[in-house]
Amino acid sequence: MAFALFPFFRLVHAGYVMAREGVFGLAHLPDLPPAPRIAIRMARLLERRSVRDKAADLRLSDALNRLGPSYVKLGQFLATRADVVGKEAAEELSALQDRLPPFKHEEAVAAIEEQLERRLNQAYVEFGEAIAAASIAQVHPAVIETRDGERQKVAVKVLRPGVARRFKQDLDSFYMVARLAERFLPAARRLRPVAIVDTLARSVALEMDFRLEAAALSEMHENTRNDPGFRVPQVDWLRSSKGILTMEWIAGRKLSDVTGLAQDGQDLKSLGDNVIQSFLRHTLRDGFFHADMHQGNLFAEADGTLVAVDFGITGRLSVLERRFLAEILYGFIIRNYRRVAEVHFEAGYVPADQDVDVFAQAIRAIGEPIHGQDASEISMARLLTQLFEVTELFEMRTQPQLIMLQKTMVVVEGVARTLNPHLDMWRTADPVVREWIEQHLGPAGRLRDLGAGANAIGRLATDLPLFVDRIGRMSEELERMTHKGLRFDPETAEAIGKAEARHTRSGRVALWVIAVSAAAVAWTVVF
Ligand SMILES: Nc1ncnc2c1ncn2[C@@H]1O[C@H](COP(=O)(O)OP(=O)(O)OP(=O)(O)O)[C@@H](O)[C@H]1O
Repeated sequence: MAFALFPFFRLVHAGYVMAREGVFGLAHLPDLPPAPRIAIRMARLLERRSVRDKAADLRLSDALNRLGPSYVKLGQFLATRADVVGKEAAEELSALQDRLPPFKHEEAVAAIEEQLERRLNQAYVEFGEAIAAASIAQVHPAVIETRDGERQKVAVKVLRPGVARRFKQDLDSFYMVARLAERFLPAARRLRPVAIVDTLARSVALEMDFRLEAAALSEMHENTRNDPGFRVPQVDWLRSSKGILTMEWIAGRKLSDVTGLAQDGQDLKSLGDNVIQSFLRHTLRDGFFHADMHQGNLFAEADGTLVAVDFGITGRLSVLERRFLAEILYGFIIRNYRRVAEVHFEAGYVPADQDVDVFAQAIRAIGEPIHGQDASEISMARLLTQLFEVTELFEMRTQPQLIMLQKTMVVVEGVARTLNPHLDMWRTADPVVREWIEQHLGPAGRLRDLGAGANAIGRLATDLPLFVDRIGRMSEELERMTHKGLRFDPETAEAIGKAEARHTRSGRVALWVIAVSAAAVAWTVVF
């Protein structure tokens, strides 16, 4: 019995800590029914005096850090779910600083010896104090001796001892709240709280297994081995396990230190371009991207090479998802808001009983203001954010990978703009767009793309000969349109619109191909 009540006691404790840190003071009381309103007023009596002057995000962040790793992860996870916690809370949670005190050096050594099954000095010739500590792990500098007898500096990421057990216990409490909410709060049922906790449980389980992070590093290394100016640290598989990750030490400067970068003589503008272009290549070309690309996880080496660390969270986009996004952005460019609305229905993301015209009207409200702006002022991250806010109103089923992309886009664009406040997304994206066009529409890419297209659009399979016939012309069309860089302006809209109309007459497949291809171009330009 006492055991069964354990999650309940943990929740009471969590409520107490939140009350002390002033989290309940952030609730907007007039929106709440009487019972919770009274409960919150009572909880606020426990508030520490010193928290009254604290900013909202700091109160939340301090409370979650005090409650430990599981709550920090829950906070970070809910930051990506504005549909659940509301836009403001999601923004506050996005600013959550993951700062936990480091655990003891001896504990790190014990974990390494147990997991690598050898003495510390057999694995590393030197092993230093932790240089960074976060909710799940901390990182130590160390030195290894390679097979050739050379000394090489490495970074050793050690999982926080007991974090898996602690997380499991806290999950029991989260499940308890989710089940109660699903049972007694009809409004919460639609958000499927139990499924949310399931997703959190899965994603943290993956993040706590460093073999997966090592595999992500290795996959990214393979994908980017020929890319200019971008790399990831090499994994030392012999000194890695589920809770230990040993990798090459990165000696560069973090992108968070903009003053330092300028003093180093770095070209901040080209560094900003590099951030955007690298992210676009990973997303568009590989469909595999770093989903936690904040400035603390990016380093610039002396020659301007960008190095990304911390691959605990990554995102994947299928060919179809990439094309879905492409079509949407294409629709925005040519101001065909009805088409933007339709693709949501065609993809099955929005329930069929929603009204496509009203949906198109809501999308127009996002698109029209953009057409009046200068290209350098348009934030694609913001466009996507607004779009997803609208789609929520039309009960679009949550697409976790797309939301992850949009959230990462916000961060990536923010990092690039910190380095170069005058960043022009369009110009920056242009070379990556070209590369993508060549790969998908050039001679080498045609056959492969045809295969992917055939799988993806089975409904059009019978029209494939037509598809083959048209694709060459489309390639030229796109090349012409993007020759001077695709622009988000009336001229471009008109040019693509005309091309679309011409090909509509020539058949549906041609239209589809132009739409998707141009949209893909547009999408890449934008990102
Ligand atoms: N290969 C490396 N070389 C040098 N420093 C590194 C390396 N890997 C990680 N670090 C340092 O350790 C810090 C924490 O690493 P990492 O981000 O992987 O851990 P984390 O526990 O996932 O932290 P968080 O999620 O808060 O970013 C990094 O911000 C960086 O300062």
